[in-house]
Amino acid sequence: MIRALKGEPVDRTPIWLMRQAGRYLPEYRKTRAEAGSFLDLCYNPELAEEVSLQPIRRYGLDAAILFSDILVVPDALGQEVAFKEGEGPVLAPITRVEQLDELDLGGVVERLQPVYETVRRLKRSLHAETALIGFAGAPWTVATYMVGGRGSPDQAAAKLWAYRAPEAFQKLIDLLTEATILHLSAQVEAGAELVQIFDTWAGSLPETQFRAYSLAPTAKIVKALRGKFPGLPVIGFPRGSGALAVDYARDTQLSGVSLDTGVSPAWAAKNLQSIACVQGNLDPLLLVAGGECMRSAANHILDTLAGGPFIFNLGHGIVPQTPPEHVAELVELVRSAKR
Ligand SMILES: Cc1c2[nH]c(c1CCC(=O)O)Cc1[nH]c(c(CCC(=O)O)c1C)Cc1[nH]c(c(CCC(=O)O)c1C)Cc1[nH]c(c(C)c1CCC(=O)O)C2
Repeated sequence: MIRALKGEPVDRTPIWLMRQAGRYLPEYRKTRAEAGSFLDLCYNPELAEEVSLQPIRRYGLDAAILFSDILVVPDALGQEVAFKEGEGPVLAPITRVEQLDELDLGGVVERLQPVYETVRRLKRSLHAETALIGFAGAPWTVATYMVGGRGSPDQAAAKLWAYRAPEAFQKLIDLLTEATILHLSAQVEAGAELVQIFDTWAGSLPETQFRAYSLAPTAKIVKALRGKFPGLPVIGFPRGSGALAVDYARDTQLSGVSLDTGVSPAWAAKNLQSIACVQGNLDPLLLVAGGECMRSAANHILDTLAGGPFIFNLGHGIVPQTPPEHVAELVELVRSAKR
């Protein structure tokens, strides 16, 4: 996987899956029940290590991703964050610029020590050939939850703040950019070999705001990380950004770009693969359906992209209703594909 990200030749296509640890696995549901709340699981290094390793044991994937969440950053900044059963994340919303003064950037790394301990444990228990991925949410995506107080289909609260008071909103983005640099640096120091920046809601921004709130902060994060860790592989996931992914890949200097389900593999081969390694982009619902429709879509992606720098993945995270056997079949298909 690291070789693919550096554009070096590989003897087979590497594969891992976004949200590969999670509710579709019975062993995850068991550990999760033991842990108590979702955040208790994120802050329990022993159990978080266990759930990170579960999909590796089952499928022998090429990378393990740290088990945590993008919303541990607002939690560590001092915002109230809870995960409610059946509702997803609920945060005490930030709606006024004065509230930003209450957030404690200096305490982030200290409060997230359990997360870095999980990384250290994983580094010790993984075989050398399994890459260890650290991650964070991109400032824009994290801001949508901090301002909206919960997930929303249109990210309206954050967008309206950005349109009505761009200077105040920029302060939040800048604060999150700094917090993300601190959080990712601590993960690399603890043993993460590469990091992924999830910008799940990048696609809701018009071009001007995409450049300001998604592209520019990501470029800053990559630059700061490479200053401390030269050559560090970094993957970005500008979900829904369409053709803007080309400028995003080039201007951020990312090693890899994760493609969402809607991106044409042929378009990515032509327009992105010469700039960065691409990762993706099987529809997670094809993994639910399984069978011939899954196989033919996976083969189409492999035929189109596996000739260049490429990591097989989904176009978004695995969903809870995914049959674990379908994941095994997909991994086997990618493993046995000719390069
Ligand atoms: C937007 C976002 C979040 N979290 C994340 C994103 C960006 C990627 C994406 O778009 O999927 C990223 C994330 N969340 C989780 C991971 C762990 C590692 C992995 O990929 O296996 C990662 C990388 C665990 C999780 N994060 C969450 C779960 C389920 C919680 C549970 O066990 O009850 C897991 C396994 C909860 C979560 N966390 C978040 C939401 C909206 C929810 C609720 C919806 C849902 O439940 O899927 C925020």
